[in-house]
Amino acid sequence: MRLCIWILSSQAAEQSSFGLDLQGFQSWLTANGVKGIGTNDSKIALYTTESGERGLMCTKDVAEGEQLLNVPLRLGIVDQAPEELGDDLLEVSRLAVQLLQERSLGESSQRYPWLQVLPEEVPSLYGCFPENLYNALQGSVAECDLSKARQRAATEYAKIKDTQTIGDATEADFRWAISVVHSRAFSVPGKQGDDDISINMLMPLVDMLNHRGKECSFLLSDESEAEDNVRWDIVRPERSQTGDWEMAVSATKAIEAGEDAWLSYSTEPGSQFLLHYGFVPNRSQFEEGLPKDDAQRKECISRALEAAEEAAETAGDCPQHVDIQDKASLVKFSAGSRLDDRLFAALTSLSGGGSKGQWYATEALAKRCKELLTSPGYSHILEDLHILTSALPDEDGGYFPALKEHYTECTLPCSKDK
Ligand SMILES: C[S@@+](CC[C@H](N)C(=O)[O-])C[C@H]1O[C@@H](n2cnc3c(N)ncnc32)[C@H](O)[C@@H]1O
Repeated sequence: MRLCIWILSSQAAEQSSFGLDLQGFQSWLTANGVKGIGTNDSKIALYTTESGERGLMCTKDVAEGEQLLNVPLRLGIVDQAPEELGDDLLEVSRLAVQLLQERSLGESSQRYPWLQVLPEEVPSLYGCFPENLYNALQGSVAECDLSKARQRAATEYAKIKDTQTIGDATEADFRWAISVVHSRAFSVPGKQGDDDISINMLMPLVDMLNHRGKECSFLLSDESEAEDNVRWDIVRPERSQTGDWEMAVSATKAIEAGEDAWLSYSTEPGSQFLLHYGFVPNRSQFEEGLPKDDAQRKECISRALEAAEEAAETAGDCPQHVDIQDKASLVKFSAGSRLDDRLFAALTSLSGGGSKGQWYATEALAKRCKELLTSPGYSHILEDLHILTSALPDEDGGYFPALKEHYTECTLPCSKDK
């Protein structure tokens, strides 16, 4: 069940705590000059479901180009502390530190109602995930990314733990703040002198937009229809609705009442989405790449694999570079909710990949992939495989020993249903 905060009557609110924190958050927003939400003529509203999912949906029809929300930047946490915190820290850690500093103010923080609705446990691979999923990811690209991210955070925490910057916040608090930053921050391009820089910021309300986008494989350059319907821009005071520097959210296409507002977060590979956002996006645009007919679809994939095997056989066990122009179009996969990125790592390498379009196939690997794809238990992969483009192997064999030794299917949280 979805509950739209703007229609929640105070009587209903008294009867249930469902949505109460969001109601407090919304009152804080309107009291602090945010435009576009919380009034009768607003076209967008916060919603929450019983399971705790939140997002923004349009409550009235919206025309393309229409501005929906105007949020003054002063309400957010904008990374302004490079001098104070030093160049030594990564940008993401600097913002995390500023979030912890704000949180340590407790109820006296001006941003308290917003901090109250930040997730206590961030549902991302880096944040917190069910233990069995971590186990299932052993040896995968995502696991490797996760362990690098954890190491990086530990190194960053070591730099600040004995300073006064984060008071008595623990390493777990720091990791929470990092995962909030990764899943909710915005990066705004700017200039410092002649240098291009980016300014990271956490922004209330805009951080409630869920993702839908135009995913791009990098490996195969299919054009596809963008599925997001809003964008954000930074607006100067002289042109803004709030009279301040603001973040304005506007519709990039007409949106009907009842539809979610969707923002495209990025075109990062699925493993990065999983790491930072806790889900893997739909990549439905790739469906058109494969024939709908099951038999033809399998035929296509097996032709691609045969081509890969051929290349591997000629190469023996050494990586071989082959022009893949004529073969790349054969390897395309449809969207779904299941993923095995070890398998995908192998496929990516078989089909070429990276900007140079090379084969890195070995015979053993080609055979293994074929076995996996054609065994009955894995037929769903033909329908459900996601494209993970960062999955190229390291030169020394990378993830492949794990792939050859064992193979574990895992089901990942998928993007919200259409
Ligand atoms: C910027 S927040 C968006 C607001 C968030 N839904 C909330 O309740 O606070 C990003 C998080 O929302 C969730 N999310 C966003 N888009 C999603 C999608 N398309 N499918 C599944 N989860 C999504 C993920 O948990 C992600 O880490």
